[in-house]
Amino acid sequence: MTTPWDDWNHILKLDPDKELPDGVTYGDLCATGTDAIEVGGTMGITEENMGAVIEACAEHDVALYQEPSNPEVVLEDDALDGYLIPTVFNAGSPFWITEAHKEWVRLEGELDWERTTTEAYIVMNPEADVAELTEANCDLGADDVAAYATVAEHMFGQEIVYVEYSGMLGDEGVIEAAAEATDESTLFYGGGIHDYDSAYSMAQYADVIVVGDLAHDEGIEAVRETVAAANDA
Ligand SMILES: CC(C)=CCC/C(C)=C/CC/C(C)=C/CC/C(C)=C/COP(=O)(O)OP(=O)(O)O
Ligand SMILES: O=P(O)(O)OC[C@@H](O)CO
Ligand SMILES: [Mg+2]
Repeated sequence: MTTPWDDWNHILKLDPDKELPDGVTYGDLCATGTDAIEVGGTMGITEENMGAVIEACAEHDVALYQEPSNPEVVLEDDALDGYLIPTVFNAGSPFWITEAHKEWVRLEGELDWERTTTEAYIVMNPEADVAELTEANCDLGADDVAAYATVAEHMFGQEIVYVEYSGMLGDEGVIEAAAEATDESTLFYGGGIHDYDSAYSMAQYADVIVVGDLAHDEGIEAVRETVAAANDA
């Protein structure tokens, strides 16, 4: 099976709850050479701020995905190429593994399955909002992460395994172990990528690197460097 993310090296994750640096537009960020824009964040997400970012990106020629943090903020929009729905494998509560999803299906009835894919998250930074919200057990070694990745791929048939260090750069040994454990699944890595070298260090193992806060804190040139590293690795 071929998927869009088979061909990706780099995702830019834009948080609708965060500002852009002075003088930077969503159009500029869409034109950095990133393979896809993912719109999402943990805190402060509303239908309104999600919709505004999607609308601002829609007119640009880049793949556009929504990553909702809960069912209430999912937007039906033809401009979206799809929906990437987290499921947090190491969450402390089943709500973030299957229950939010069950509620979404119960309330919506038929979903747009053609455009909907789950991401098997392994959340690794205990300080991140996503870790606090989902009460994730982040006390995991490389062997634990590799085993979760194997479970995601072989037992749960996940197309995407996402090692998430949001806000901090991850441990190379952990990402290497996750890469070795995944075969069919596409390995996403995100967290703390801030320049060419940090991007390269993770992209040498991950199939796709995800860059988030850098777009909000630094801007276009910094993001371009990470795109270059992702493509070089
Ligand atoms: C069933 C549906 C439609 C939704 C539920 C989806 C689930 C399980 C979400 C739980 C995990 C989550 C909140 C993911 C959001 C994406 C994410 C990890 C963003 C990064 O967040 P942080 O960087 O920690 O937060 P901020 O940057 O917003 O502080
Ligand atoms: O914001 P950063 O630390 O780049 O993290 C990217 C992404 O993995 C967050 O979900
Ligand atoms: Mg963040």
